[in-house]
Amino acid sequence: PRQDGFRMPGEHEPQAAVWMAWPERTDNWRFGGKPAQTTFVKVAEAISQSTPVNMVVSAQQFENARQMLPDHVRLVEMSTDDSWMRDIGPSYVVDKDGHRRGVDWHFNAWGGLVDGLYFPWDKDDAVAQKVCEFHGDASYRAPIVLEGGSIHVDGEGTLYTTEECLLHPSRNPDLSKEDIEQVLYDYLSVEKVIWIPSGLYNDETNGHVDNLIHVVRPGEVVLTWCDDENDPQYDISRQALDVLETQTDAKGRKIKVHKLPMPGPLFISENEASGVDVSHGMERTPGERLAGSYANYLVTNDQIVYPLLDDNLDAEVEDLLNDLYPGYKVTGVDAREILLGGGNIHCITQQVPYV
Ligand SMILES: NCCCCCC(N)=O
Repeated sequence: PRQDGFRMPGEHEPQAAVWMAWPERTDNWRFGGKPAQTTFVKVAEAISQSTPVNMVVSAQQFENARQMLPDHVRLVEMSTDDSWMRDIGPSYVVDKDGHRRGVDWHFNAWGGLVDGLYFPWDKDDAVAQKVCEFHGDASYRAPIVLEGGSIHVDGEGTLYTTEECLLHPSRNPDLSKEDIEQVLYDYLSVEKVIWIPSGLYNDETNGHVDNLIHVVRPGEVVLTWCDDENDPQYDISRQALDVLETQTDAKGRKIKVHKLPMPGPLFISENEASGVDVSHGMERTPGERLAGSYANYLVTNDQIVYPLLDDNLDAEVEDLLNDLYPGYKVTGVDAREILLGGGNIHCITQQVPYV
Protein backbone atom coordinates (compact mmCIF):
# COMPACT_ATOMS: atom_id res chain seq x y z
CA PRO A 1 0.00 0.00 0.00
CA ARG A 2 1.14 3.62 -0.52
CA GLN A 3 3.02 4.97 2.46
CA ASP A 4 0.89 8.13 2.63
CA GLY A 5 2.64 10.71 4.77
CA PHE A 6 5.63 8.45 5.36
CA ARG A 7 9.00 9.58 3.96
CA MET A 8 12.47 8.05 4.06
CA PRO A 9 14.63 10.32 6.25
CA GLY A 10 18.14 11.30 5.21
CA GLU A 11 21.04 9.47 6.88
CA HIS A 12 22.00 12.78 8.52
CA GLU A 13 18.73 12.75 10.53
CA PRO A 14 18.57 11.33 14.09
CA GLN A 15 18.98 7.56 14.40
CA ALA A 16 17.83 5.18 17.17
CA ALA A 17 19.95 2.20 16.16
CA VAL A 18 22.25 0.75 13.49
CA TRP A 19 21.99 -2.89 12.45
CA MET A 20 24.79 -5.11 11.12
CA ALA A 21 25.10 -8.82 10.30
CA TRP A 22 28.07 -10.95 11.40
CA PRO A 23 30.21 -12.29 8.47
CA GLU A 24 30.92 -15.99 8.17
CA ARG A 25 30.23 -17.12 4.60
CA THR A 26 33.48 -18.71 3.45
CA ASP A 27 32.96 -18.09 -0.28
CA ASN A 28 32.74 -14.35 0.36
CA TRP A 29 34.95 -13.81 3.43
CA ARG A 30 38.46 -15.21 3.32
CA PHE A 31 40.04 -17.44 5.97
CA GLY A 32 36.70 -18.52 7.44
CA GLY A 33 35.58 -14.92 7.86
CA LYS A 34 38.02 -14.27 10.72
CA PRO A 35 39.71 -11.13 9.30
CA ALA A 36 36.28 -9.74 8.32
CA GLN A 37 34.90 -10.46 11.81
CA THR A 38 37.74 -8.47 13.37
CA THR A 39 36.92 -5.58 11.03
CA PHE A 40 33.18 -5.79 11.74
CA VAL A 41 34.01 -5.52 15.46
CA LYS A 42 35.97 -2.31 14.82
CA VAL A 43 33.12 -0.85 12.73
CA ALA A 44 30.56 -1.78 15.40
CA GLU A 45 32.75 -0.24 18.14
CA ALA A 46 33.10 3.01 16.16
CA ILE A 47 29.37 3.31 15.40
CA SER A 48 28.40 2.46 18.99
CA GLN A 49 30.17 5.63 20.18
CA SER A 50 27.21 7.49 18.62
CA THR A 51 24.40 5.00 18.10
CA PRO A 52 23.38 1.66 19.66
CA VAL A 53 24.40 -1.28 17.44
CA ASN A 54 22.43 -4.51 16.97
CA MET A 55 24.45 -7.32 15.41
CA VAL A 56 22.57 -10.14 13.71
CA VAL A 57 24.41 -13.43 14.12
CA SER A 58 23.78 -17.12 13.36
CA ALA A 59 23.27 -19.60 16.20
CA GLN A 60 26.57 -21.24 15.22
CA GLN A 61 28.59 -18.03 15.54
CA PHE A 62 26.75 -16.62 18.56
CA GLU A 63 29.34 -17.54 21.20
CA ASN A 64 32.28 -16.40 19.08
CA ALA A 65 30.61 -13.10 18.18
CA ARG A 66 29.66 -12.53 21.83
CA GLN A 67 33.33 -12.95 22.86
CA MET A 68 34.68 -10.74 20.07
CA LEU A 69 32.17 -7.89 20.39
CA PRO A 70 32.02 -5.37 23.25
CA ASP A 71 29.18 -5.96 25.71
CA HIS A 72 27.28 -2.83 24.63
CA VAL A 73 26.76 -4.27 21.14
CA ARG A 74 23.55 -6.31 21.31
CA LEU A 75 23.46 -9.68 19.54
CA VAL A 76 20.29 -10.87 17.80
CA GLU A 77 20.19 -14.44 16.54
CA MET A 78 18.70 -14.46 13.04
CA SER A 79 19.22 -16.51 9.89
CA THR A 80 20.92 -14.80 6.95
CA ASP A 81 22.69 -15.86 3.76
CA ASP A 82 25.41 -13.17 4.09
CA SER A 83 26.16 -9.88 5.89
CA TRP A 84 25.02 -6.96 3.72
CA MET A 85 22.54 -5.29 6.06
CA ARG A 86 22.23 -2.19 3.82
CA ASP A 87 20.71 -4.41 1.15
CA ILE A 88 18.76 -6.98 3.18
CA GLY A 89 17.57 -4.69 5.99
CA PRO A 90 14.49 -2.44 5.91
CA SER A 91 14.47 1.04 4.40
CA TYR A 92 12.70 2.89 7.22
CA VAL A 93 10.12 5.63 6.61
CA VAL A 94 8.71 8.06 9.19
CA ASP A 95 5.64 10.31 9.41
CA LYS A 96 5.14 13.70 11.03
CA ASP A 97 3.56 12.19 14.16
CA GLY A 98 6.60 10.19 15.22
CA HIS A 99 5.60 6.87 13.70
CA ARG A 100 8.05 4.69 11.76
CA ARG A 101 7.75 1.56 9.65
CA GLY A 102 10.01 -0.45 7.37
CA VAL A 103 9.82 -0.89 3.61
CA ASP A 104 10.68 -4.51 2.89
CA TRP A 105 12.04 -4.71 -0.68
CA HIS A 106 12.30 -7.99 -2.53
CA PHE A 107 15.92 -9.17 -2.43
CA ASN A 108 17.50 -11.50 -5.03
CA ALA A 109 21.23 -11.47 -4.15
CA TRP A 110 22.03 -8.62 -6.60
CA GLY A 111 20.64 -10.28 -9.70
CA GLY A 112 18.96 -13.56 -8.93
CA LEU A 113 19.48 -16.33 -11.49
CA VAL A 114 20.63 -13.76 -14.09
CA ASP A 115 23.83 -12.51 -12.43
CA GLY A 116 23.20 -12.92 -8.72
CA LEU A 117 26.12 -13.42 -6.34
CA TYR A 118 24.80 -16.49 -4.52
CA PHE A 119 21.90 -18.91 -4.33
CA PRO A 120 19.65 -19.26 -2.39
CA TRP A 121 18.88 -15.85 -0.82
CA ASP A 122 15.63 -16.58 0.97
CA LYS A 123 17.02 -16.02 4.48
CA ASP A 124 18.35 -12.60 3.43
CA ASP A 125 14.99 -11.76 1.88
CA ALA A 126 13.31 -12.35 5.26
CA VAL A 127 15.62 -10.09 7.31
CA ALA A 128 13.89 -6.72 6.78
CA GLN A 129 10.61 -7.92 8.29
CA LYS A 130 12.45 -9.52 11.23
CA VAL A 131 14.38 -6.31 12.01
CA CYS A 132 11.10 -4.38 12.05
CA GLU A 133 9.53 -7.11 14.19
CA PHE A 134 12.36 -6.69 16.71
CA HIS A 135 11.46 -2.99 17.09
CA GLY A 136 7.72 -3.67 17.10
CA ASP A 137 7.42 -1.70 13.86
CA ALA A 138 5.18 -2.55 10.93
CA SER A 139 6.82 -3.49 7.65
CA TYR A 140 5.45 -3.29 4.13
CA ARG A 141 6.48 -5.58 1.28
CA ALA A 142 7.25 -3.38 -1.74
CA PRO A 143 6.47 -4.80 -5.19
CA ILE A 144 9.99 -4.53 -6.63
CA VAL A 145 13.44 -6.06 -6.22
CA LEU A 146 15.70 -3.35 -4.74
CA GLU A 147 18.74 -3.18 -2.47
CA GLY A 148 19.10 -0.33 0.02
CA GLY A 149 22.62 0.37 -1.25
CA SER A 150 21.19 1.24 -4.67
CA ILE A 151 19.38 4.37 -3.41
CA HIS A 152 20.32 7.51 -1.46
CA VAL A 153 17.76 10.08 -0.30
CA ASP A 154 18.15 13.60 1.08
CA GLY A 155 15.03 13.35 3.29
CA GLU A 156 13.47 16.29 1.41
CA GLY A 157 12.00 14.50 -1.59
CA THR A 158 15.06 13.70 -3.69
CA LEU A 159 16.30 10.19 -4.42
CA TYR A 160 19.62 9.43 -6.15
CA THR A 161 20.18 6.11 -7.93
CA THR A 162 21.96 4.56 -10.92
CA GLU A 163 20.33 3.32 -14.11
CA GLU A 164 22.99 0.61 -14.22
CA CYS A 165 21.48 -1.04 -11.16
CA LEU A 166 17.79 -0.10 -10.91
CA LEU A 167 17.17 -0.66 -14.63
CA HIS A 168 19.31 -3.81 -14.80
CA PRO A 169 17.37 -6.71 -16.35
CA SER A 170 18.36 -8.88 -13.37
CA ARG A 171 16.18 -6.83 -10.99
CA ASN A 172 12.73 -5.89 -12.45
CA PRO A 173 12.79 -6.81 -16.15
CA ASP A 174 9.03 -6.36 -16.61
CA LEU A 175 8.92 -2.83 -15.18
CA SER A 176 9.71 0.41 -17.01
CA LYS A 177 11.76 3.26 -15.57
CA GLU A 178 8.46 5.06 -14.91
CA ASP A 179 6.99 2.01 -13.12
CA ILE A 180 10.03 1.86 -10.82
CA GLU A 181 9.89 5.61 -10.19
CA GLN A 182 6.22 5.28 -9.23
CA VAL A 183 7.05 2.64 -6.62
CA LEU A 184 9.73 4.93 -5.16
CA TYR A 185 7.24 7.84 -5.06
CA ASP A 186 4.60 5.60 -3.44
CA TYR A 187 6.75 3.85 -0.85
CA LEU A 188 9.30 6.53 0.11
CA SER A 189 7.31 9.70 -0.67
CA VAL A 190 10.14 11.02 -2.81
CA GLU A 191 9.13 13.60 -5.42
CA LYS A 192 12.13 13.48 -7.76
CA VAL A 193 14.47 10.66 -8.80
CA ILE A 194 17.90 11.67 -10.13
CA TRP A 195 19.17 8.90 -12.41
CA ILE A 196 22.95 8.64 -12.66
CA PRO A 197 23.95 6.43 -15.60
CA SER A 198 26.57 4.11 -14.03
CA GLY A 199 28.02 3.27 -10.65
CA LEU A 200 31.63 2.47 -9.73
CA TYR A 201 33.69 0.52 -12.25
CA ASN A 202 33.64 -3.27 -11.72
CA ASP A 203 31.16 -3.13 -8.86
CA GLU A 204 29.54 -6.59 -8.55
CA THR A 205 26.26 -5.06 -7.36
CA ASN A 206 25.74 -3.59 -10.85
CA GLY A 207 26.82 -0.14 -9.74
CA HIS A 208 25.15 0.66 -6.42
CA VAL A 209 24.84 4.40 -5.95
CA ASP A 210 26.25 4.14 -2.39
CA ASN A 211 29.61 3.18 -3.85
CA LEU A 212 29.72 6.25 -6.11
CA ILE A 213 28.13 9.13 -4.17
CA HIS A 214 26.84 10.04 -0.72
CA VAL A 215 24.38 12.75 0.32
CA VAL A 216 26.13 15.24 2.62
CA ARG A 217 22.99 17.29 3.23
CA PRO A 218 20.04 18.27 1.06
CA GLY A 219 21.42 19.83 -2.14
CA GLU A 220 24.99 18.64 -1.52
CA VAL A 221 26.69 15.35 -2.46
CA VAL A 222 30.17 13.82 -2.60
CA LEU A 223 31.19 12.03 -5.81
CA THR A 224 34.01 9.54 -6.33
CA TRP A 225 36.41 11.25 -8.72
CA CYS A 226 39.26 10.02 -10.93
CA ASP A 227 41.69 12.23 -12.85
CA ASP A 228 43.43 9.45 -14.80
CA GLU A 229 41.86 9.54 -18.26
CA ASN A 230 43.14 5.99 -18.88
CA ASP A 231 41.10 4.67 -15.95
CA PRO A 232 37.57 3.35 -16.70
CA GLN A 233 36.31 5.41 -13.74
CA TYR A 234 37.30 8.66 -15.51
CA ASP A 235 34.30 8.69 -17.88
CA ILE A 236 31.88 7.15 -15.38
CA SER A 237 32.47 9.92 -12.83
CA ARG A 238 32.27 12.64 -15.50
CA GLN A 239 28.93 11.27 -16.72
CA ALA A 240 27.69 11.35 -13.12
CA LEU A 241 28.97 14.92 -12.64
CA ASP A 242 27.22 16.03 -15.81
CA VAL A 243 23.87 14.69 -14.55
CA LEU A 244 24.34 16.10 -11.04
CA GLU A 245 25.28 19.54 -12.38
CA THR A 246 22.50 19.80 -14.95
CA GLN A 247 19.62 18.55 -12.78
CA THR A 248 17.95 20.24 -9.83
CA ASP A 249 16.67 18.40 -6.77
CA ALA A 250 13.08 18.01 -5.51
CA LYS A 251 13.22 21.49 -3.96
CA GLY A 252 14.56 23.03 -7.18
CA ARG A 253 18.10 23.40 -5.80
CA LYS A 254 21.24 23.15 -7.93
CA ILE A 255 23.28 20.27 -6.53
CA LYS A 256 26.67 21.11 -5.03
CA VAL A 257 29.14 18.33 -5.83
CA HIS A 258 32.28 17.71 -3.76
CA LYS A 259 34.87 15.40 -5.36
CA LEU A 260 36.22 12.50 -3.29
CA PRO A 261 39.45 10.97 -4.65
CA MET A 262 39.12 7.39 -5.88
CA PRO A 263 41.47 5.10 -3.92
CA GLY A 264 44.16 3.12 -5.75
CA PRO A 265 43.07 1.63 -8.10
CA LEU A 266 43.05 -1.40 -5.79
CA PHE A 267 43.45 -5.04 -6.75
CA ILE A 268 42.96 -8.33 -4.90
CA SER A 269 46.24 -10.06 -4.10
CA GLU A 270 47.17 -13.73 -4.55
CA ASN A 271 47.15 -14.24 -0.79
CA GLU A 272 43.77 -12.54 -0.36
CA ALA A 273 42.17 -14.55 -3.17
CA SER A 274 43.63 -17.81 -1.89
CA GLY A 275 41.67 -17.71 1.36
CA VAL A 276 38.20 -17.73 -0.20
CA ASP A 277 36.19 -20.86 -1.02
CA VAL A 278 35.24 -21.29 -4.67
CA SER A 279 31.94 -19.60 -5.49
CA HIS A 280 29.66 -19.74 -8.54
CA GLY A 281 28.60 -16.10 -8.28
CA MET A 282 31.52 -14.06 -6.99
CA GLU A 283 34.86 -13.46 -8.69
CA ARG A 284 37.75 -13.51 -6.20
CA THR A 285 40.66 -14.02 -8.58
CA PRO A 286 44.15 -12.56 -8.05
CA GLY A 287 44.52 -9.23 -9.84
CA GLU A 288 40.76 -8.57 -9.92
CA ARG A 289 40.01 -4.84 -9.64
CA LEU A 290 38.28 -4.03 -6.35
CA ALA A 291 35.34 -1.60 -6.22
CA GLY A 292 36.97 0.67 -3.65
CA SER A 293 35.27 3.98 -2.79
CA TYR A 294 35.54 6.50 0.03
CA ALA A 295 31.89 7.45 -0.58
CA ASN A 296 30.85 4.17 1.06
CA TYR A 297 30.76 5.65 4.59
CA LEU A 298 28.03 5.76 7.24
CA VAL A 299 26.58 8.95 8.71
CA THR A 300 25.27 8.09 12.18
CA ASN A 301 24.10 10.83 14.52
CA ASP A 302 27.18 12.95 15.33
CA GLN A 303 29.71 10.67 13.61
CA ILE A 304 31.01 9.77 10.16
CA VAL A 305 32.48 6.24 10.02
CA TYR A 306 34.49 5.98 6.80
CA PRO A 307 36.68 3.32 5.16
CA LEU A 308 40.50 3.53 5.28
CA LEU A 309 41.51 2.17 1.87
CA ASP A 310 44.68 3.81 0.58
CA ASP A 311 47.60 4.97 2.72
CA ASN A 312 48.29 7.80 0.23
CA LEU A 313 44.77 9.26 0.42
CA ASP A 314 43.19 8.33 3.77
CA ALA A 315 44.38 11.51 5.54
CA GLU A 316 43.23 13.75 2.66
CA VAL A 317 39.78 12.14 2.78
CA GLU A 318 39.61 12.63 6.55
CA ASP A 319 40.32 16.35 6.06
CA LEU A 320 37.66 16.56 3.36
CA LEU A 321 35.07 14.87 5.57
CA ASN A 322 35.97 17.12 8.51
CA ASP A 323 35.40 20.15 6.26
CA LEU A 324 32.09 18.77 4.92
CA TYR A 325 30.72 17.73 8.30
CA PRO A 326 31.59 20.46 10.83
CA GLY A 327 30.90 19.34 14.40
CA TYR A 328 30.92 15.63 13.53
CA LYS A 329 33.41 13.07 14.81
CA VAL A 330 35.13 11.54 11.75
CA THR A 331 36.35 7.98 12.37
CA GLY A 332 38.32 5.90 9.86
CA VAL A 333 38.29 2.10 10.06
CA ASP A 334 40.63 -0.12 8.03
CA ALA A 335 38.08 -1.53 5.60
CA ARG A 336 40.20 -3.71 3.29
CA GLU A 337 38.51 -6.91 4.50
CA ILE A 338 35.04 -5.51 3.78
CA LEU A 339 36.19 -4.39 0.34
CA LEU A 340 37.46 -7.92 -0.38
CA GLY A 341 33.85 -9.04 0.24
CA GLY A 342 32.59 -6.66 -2.44
CA GLY A 343 31.34 -3.65 -0.50
CA ASN A 344 32.15 -1.31 2.35
CA ILE A 345 31.01 0.34 5.58
CA HIS A 346 27.76 1.76 4.21
CA CYS A 347 26.89 -1.64 2.71
CA ILE A 348 27.24 -3.52 6.01
CA THR A 349 25.08 -1.11 8.06
CA GLN A 350 21.41 -0.09 8.19
CA GLN A 351 20.06 2.74 10.33
CA VAL A 352 16.71 2.90 12.19
CA PRO A 353 15.39 6.49 12.45
CA TYR A 354 14.83 8.01 15.88
CA VAL A 355 11.18 8.97 16.37
N1 LIG B 1 29.43 -9.77 -2.25
C1 LIG B 1 28.29 -8.89 -2.08
C2 LIG B 1 28.65 -7.41 -2.13
C3 LIG B 1 27.45 -6.55 -1.77
C4 LIG B 1 27.78 -5.06 -1.65
C5 LIG B 1 26.62 -4.36 -1.06
C6 LIG B 1 26.52 -2.86 -1.34
N2 LIG B 1 25.51 -2.19 -0.82
O1 LIG B 1 27.31 -2.33 -2.09
